[in-house]
Amino acid sequence: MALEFWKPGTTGPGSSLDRETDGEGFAVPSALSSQSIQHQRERLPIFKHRDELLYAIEMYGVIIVVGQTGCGKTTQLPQYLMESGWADKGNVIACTQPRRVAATSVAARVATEVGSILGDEVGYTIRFEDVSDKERTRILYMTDGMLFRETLVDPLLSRYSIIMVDEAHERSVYTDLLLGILKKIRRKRPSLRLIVSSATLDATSFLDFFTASTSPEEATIVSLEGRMYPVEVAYLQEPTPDYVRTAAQVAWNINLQQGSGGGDILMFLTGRDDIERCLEEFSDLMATLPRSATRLLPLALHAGLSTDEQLRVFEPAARGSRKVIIATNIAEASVTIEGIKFVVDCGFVKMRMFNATTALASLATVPTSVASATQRAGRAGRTSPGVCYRLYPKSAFDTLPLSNSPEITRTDMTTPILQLKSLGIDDLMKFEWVSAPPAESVLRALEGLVAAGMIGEDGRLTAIGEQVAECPVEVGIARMLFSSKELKCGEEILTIAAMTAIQDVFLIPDGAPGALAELERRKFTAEEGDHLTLLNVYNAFTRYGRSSSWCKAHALSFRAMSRAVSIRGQLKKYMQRFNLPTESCEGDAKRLRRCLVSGYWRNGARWVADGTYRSVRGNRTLHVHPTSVLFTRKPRSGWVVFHEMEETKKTQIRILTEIEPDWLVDHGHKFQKKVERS
Ligand SMILES: Nc1ncnc2c1ncn2[C@@H]1O[C@H](COP(=O)(O)OP(=O)(O)OP(=O)(O)O)[C@@H](O)[C@H]1O
Repeated sequence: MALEFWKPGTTGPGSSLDRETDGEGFAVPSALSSQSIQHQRERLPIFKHRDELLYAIEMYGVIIVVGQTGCGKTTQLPQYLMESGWADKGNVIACTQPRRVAATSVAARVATEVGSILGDEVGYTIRFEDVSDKERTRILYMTDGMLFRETLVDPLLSRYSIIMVDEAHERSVYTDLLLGILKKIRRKRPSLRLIVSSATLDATSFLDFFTASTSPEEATIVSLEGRMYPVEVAYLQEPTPDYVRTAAQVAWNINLQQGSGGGDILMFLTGRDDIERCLEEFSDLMATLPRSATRLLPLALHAGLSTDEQLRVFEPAARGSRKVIIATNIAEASVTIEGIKFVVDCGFVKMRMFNATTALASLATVPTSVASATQRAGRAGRTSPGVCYRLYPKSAFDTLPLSNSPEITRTDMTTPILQLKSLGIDDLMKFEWVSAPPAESVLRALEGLVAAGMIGEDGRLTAIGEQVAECPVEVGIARMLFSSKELKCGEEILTIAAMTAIQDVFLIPDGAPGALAELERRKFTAEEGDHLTLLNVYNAFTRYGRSSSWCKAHALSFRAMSRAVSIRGQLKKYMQRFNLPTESCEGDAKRLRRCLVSGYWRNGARWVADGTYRSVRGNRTLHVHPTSVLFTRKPRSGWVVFHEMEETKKTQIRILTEIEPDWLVDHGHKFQKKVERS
């Protein structure tokens, strides 16, 4: 188990640790938590830039703020702005984040600093969850997607005086779209101020974007000096063939070496599969933990968890135990988890990819970028000095790209383009993209939207397209909701839409890995596939009084099920607003499955004799995910539609339902004809 790390700047691999960041650290006494909040705030590196920042905001329309991770951008800037009057007279200060967990956790921290109840003066809004007050909230943290969606209702975003687009280096598709829209809004409403911020940002390219075709006085860069605490970086001497096992070993060794003192561990892996495997590694190791050693408390953190579950990782570990948080990159930026001293970074990330030729979206595991690695390391060193263990050699770090490619260049543009059209941006060529999406993916999106009847042959949105753009779900799912009117299955489709929006419905109970969950799953199994199985789960949950003990007995997550109930309630309001009936199909599974095809028309696949499938588009080899009820069984018709696809070592499809091939052909024909005519 002896893993060899070395630190750059030392005489060579294997030498003792150096302190590459020594000296540049910001000296803060270790008893930070006992100091008053005001005192803590004044000790943050950003504090000495307060006046400079406020001056720049008065003078310029757009300021680009770059400062080390943890220096105080996300938590402090909105407070400085509020203190200097930018939230007076009913104005709101918005701060966007690419990820839910950042928006919710930072809002909670800032509410504490301001002395407000969360949801009062300081609040947050994420999809399907609004913890803010229309009248009282002055600082609003939100996901970038939520603010973009708000432009559909209020195109000038008139309630905001300042919008801070944080973690802009991540270049999420909605960050990019927002920047384009905000530039446009500023032409019509110059009083709106913008802040674009990050620790790892190519500031000049953003400056160029905001000053192009405006004036040089439009934007400026403010660089913040100083970092919170030093973070040492260590690399593996040799690459590891299995980063999950190595990550578990590194955390295990840290725990043994550190004894009862010295901080928690945050580990970055790529996704749920890795996280589950790592949890298994820990449960194997636990048997060997010496009696005198500190207990290890492994906690998962990924996007499939509910907000409450995500926020659990922020609770302090009990005395005599050490948290090891096993996270995906959702914990990579903006997040402060108090007590984290060690970061273990596997060096990979799961990235959404879109193949415009086949119009198939998937997730692929790829090496991270320098920006990501820096952000990950920056999760230590926030409340004390820290160490980051990178599970790859320094030579591999030197070959990493500086930043991730913008999501807009590798994502399915169907939903974003529908939303842009709904904003009246009909000429996509004229839109000021920070990075333009590839022509091919724009074309595919337009074709898809025409085929789905959301864009007319004149290139404009149809009445349905207008309504779908407002629905907080993907175009395909929204289309199912609309098709359910004709197919008379609104009640069931609504449930399926809610159940596919959550993950982790089936739990793997402690001590019964997999087997019990599998048996329980079988009780709900519908032979038509996973969508109807999820429907059975939901219906049983409501029939048995939505109780947590019932969920426990059936290896289901009560939190996930409760979230599905809440999401269903919100989607139902959209259905009512659009006059869509929510009548039941009365057990007619055929109608229901036809309705599923209307949404998944691009995700068809055919069974082949070796047990795999071939995608209808692109003829790719697809493997069924082991959690599917169709994992061990050939569909009678030989055809399925699927909800999503993931690229690991092989391409896996999740949430499948058996269909008749001619239902797909129906859509195919419609698709062909429309494209020919358009
Ligand atoms: N929940 C918290 N508990 C304790 N300290 C916190 C908490 N949140 C923030 N802090 C302190 O405030 C500092 C500033 O955090 P903030 O998120 O504002 O930094 P940032 O500059 O936005 O960092 P990043 O670029 O990593 O997002 C942290 O380094 C930490 O010392």
